[in-house]
Amino acid sequence: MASGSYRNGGPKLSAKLDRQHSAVYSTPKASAKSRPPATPAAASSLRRSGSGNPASTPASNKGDAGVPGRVRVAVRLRPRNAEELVADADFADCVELLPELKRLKLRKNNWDSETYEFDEVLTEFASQKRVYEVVAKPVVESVLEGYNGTVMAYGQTGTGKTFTLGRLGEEDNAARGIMVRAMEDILADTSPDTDSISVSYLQLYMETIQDLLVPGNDNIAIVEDPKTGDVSLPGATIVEIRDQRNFVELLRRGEAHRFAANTKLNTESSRSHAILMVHVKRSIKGRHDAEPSLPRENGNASPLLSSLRPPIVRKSKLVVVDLAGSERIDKSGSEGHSLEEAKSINLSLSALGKCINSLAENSPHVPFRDSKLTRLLRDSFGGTARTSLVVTIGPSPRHRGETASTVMFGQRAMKVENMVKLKEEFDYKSLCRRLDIEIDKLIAANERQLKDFEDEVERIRADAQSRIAEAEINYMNSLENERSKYQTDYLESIKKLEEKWRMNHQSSNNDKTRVAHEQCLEKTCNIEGSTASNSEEITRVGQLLLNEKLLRESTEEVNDLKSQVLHWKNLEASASAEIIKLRKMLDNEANQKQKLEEEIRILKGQLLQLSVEADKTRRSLESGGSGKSLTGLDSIMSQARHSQLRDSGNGPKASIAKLFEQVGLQKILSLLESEDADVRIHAVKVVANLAAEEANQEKIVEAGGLTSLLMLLRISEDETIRRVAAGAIANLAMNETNQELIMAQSGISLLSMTAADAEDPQTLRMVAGAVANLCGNDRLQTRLRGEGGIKALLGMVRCGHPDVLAQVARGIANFAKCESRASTQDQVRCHNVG
Ligand SMILES: Nc1ncnc2c1ncn2[C@@H]1O[C@H](COP(=O)(O)OP(=O)(O)OP(=O)(O)O)[C@@H](O)[C@H]1O
Repeated sequence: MASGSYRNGGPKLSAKLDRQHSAVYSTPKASAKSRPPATPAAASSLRRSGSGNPASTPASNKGDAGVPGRVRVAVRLRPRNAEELVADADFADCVELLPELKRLKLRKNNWDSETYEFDEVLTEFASQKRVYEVVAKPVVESVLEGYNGTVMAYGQTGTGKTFTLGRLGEEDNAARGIMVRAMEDILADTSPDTDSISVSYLQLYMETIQDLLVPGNDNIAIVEDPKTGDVSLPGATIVEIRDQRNFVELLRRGEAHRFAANTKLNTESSRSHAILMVHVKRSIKGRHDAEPSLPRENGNASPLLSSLRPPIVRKSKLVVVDLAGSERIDKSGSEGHSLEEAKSINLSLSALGKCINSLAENSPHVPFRDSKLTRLLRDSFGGTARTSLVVTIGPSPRHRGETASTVMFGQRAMKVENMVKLKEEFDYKSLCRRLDIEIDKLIAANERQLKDFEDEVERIRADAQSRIAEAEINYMNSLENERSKYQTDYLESIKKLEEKWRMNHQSSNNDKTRVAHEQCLEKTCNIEGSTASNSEEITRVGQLLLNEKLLRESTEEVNDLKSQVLHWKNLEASASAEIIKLRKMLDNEANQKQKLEEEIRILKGQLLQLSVEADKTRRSLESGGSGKSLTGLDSIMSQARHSQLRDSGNGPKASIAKLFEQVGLQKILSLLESEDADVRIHAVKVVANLAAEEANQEKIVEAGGLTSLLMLLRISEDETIRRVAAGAIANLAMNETNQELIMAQSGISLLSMTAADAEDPQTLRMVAGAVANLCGNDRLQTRLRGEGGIKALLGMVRCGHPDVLAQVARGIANFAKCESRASTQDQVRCHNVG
């Protein structure tokens, strides 16, 4: 290649790199595009709840593909060492650096060189501070935001990898390497109250992983999660870091256990790859507080439901890898055990090189499994981490070949694209703690309520008893008063009658004497014989009169008494009615008490169940599994999340069907309008899952699900929601009746609008799938053309993603079929008419 030519394509490449650079170090942000609101109220509520970062919700992240982030590569030149100053005194360096152009010229000879472009070019004068800021700081910042990150040094032995990464700088603060500076930044940005920082420090020596913190632990296994591909080392010691001093002490301890040797090329050559893993766990504060509402049951926010929402934690990992140096065995003069070491180092580095090559060339197979080093670095190259690589080179023309090979390694690594992803998860442990407290509180509140209720029942019972006793006493007193009054009246009446009788008797006697006297005077002799019989007659008549009168008075008194008795009977009846009423009240109270006791019993059962489930979840989490179902509405969310996570099989379908049965379609659809962005996302995912089953489609449309999904396309600002809604619409659009309904509800313009705003190819795939289904309906052809459906479908070709192109092709094929059918029919019609 001619002098001055660029291997990577010169200025054109530079522009590309700039774009990639910004992509690598920009945090994914929610799209802030505004859409025309359907109704002012709905729009305002959605905007409010959608103001958080939707890309950072745990479920959405698990479902999302991540953000592209190219591996960033810097080259660092070591100054000449004492030996080189002497041996190479008459020769120029094999490289020339052009830091302002970010280029490196590799001299072939005095008249020919090749130029390479890197993300950063660090000269022999670059300070450790600058190297940290350029190479590692962006990765550290990204780790603090929740992304995994890797900083790695690669280069020929003795070129300054350990110098760059591992210097402790105790004697000279300015000499601190990347490991020390990274931890300083991490500790400064985190709080021990809410966050936790812990480290593992390991070395990979001759294909064996050894713990540098506990050297006896020398055969640590690599465990790969078959689902997520996450790599972990469960056997490694993890030490919580509280302060910088404590960390530096750990590094020193680890460094002392690292295999090193005095080789021809480096007096302190590292013979193992050192791997420092910094685990950062941060609580996402205020996320739930900021959310406007929680699921409501019967219009009331349940405190239990709100306490069931687990807090969110971001877990990220910074991996700093100080590779052992590659060496040419003929130059290093290794032999015996050193030779074996060197071979093992070269073997693992060559495995790493093969993986980088495969990734750079987009090969379908990347041989990660060829060595432990590549298995460990799987997430760093082609995975989800932000990766920054510093390639270290020496200036000596004697090592030009090794320098060229290092430079080429860096160049290829620059072509590797990672998909950086946020790792958020629910903190079930702290949820369990919170639930325990909540359960205790509820139990105490229930006990208090029960006691208050029992006291109230007791008070009502005592009150009723005293009122009954009072009524009985009043009744008895009244009865007694009436009885004595009646007796007095009766005695007085008898007295009066006796008096009358005496008076009558007396006047009768007087009359009798007077008559006898007159008769004596008028008829002296004859009258004497009849006197006795007259007197008897008068007495008898008087007696009869008296009896009659007594009888009449007695009858009156009896009637009087009867009416009094009736009055008292009435009184007694109303007192009995009062008593019955009070008894009823008592019975009601007792029933209510029984019901409340029953409710409390059920509540206690539920609480117990929750506590058991929470324990189960915690245990399954601790053992590496995923949490199982919770109760109520969170169960929908939880199950929806699980269904996102599971690969295939009947599990998700069964759980969604169960959900459908338990919760009811209306309830699920109503959640599409929830103010809570999380709930909306999970609800639309559940609806999409249901819509995938043909058996559910009619029910969903009948219940207004299609209208709700179209509404989400219209008003939602969250692309995940729009993507899932478009997917659900695509499923519903498989049926002819639904296709016409979609068209009738302006579905085609909403789908076109969604396609125009989409950034994620998967969204375009869903929209294209829906439009493709509509294209298969003969009756919709004219409208599809007229309302811009075909234009939108063709517009999606710009994305270039094969999945999208496949859907577009299907749609066009459907459309063409319909068109050709229509034209055949036209011809037949013309023919018939002709
Ligand atoms: N940028 C630099 N400025 C000054 N001295 C440096 C620089 N880089 C490396 N050195 C010195 O070069 C020597 C070799 O460095 P170092 O041990 O870091 O190399 P290495 O790449 O880690 O080697 P190996 O792969 O054999 O472990 C050390 O004495 C170190 O102090």
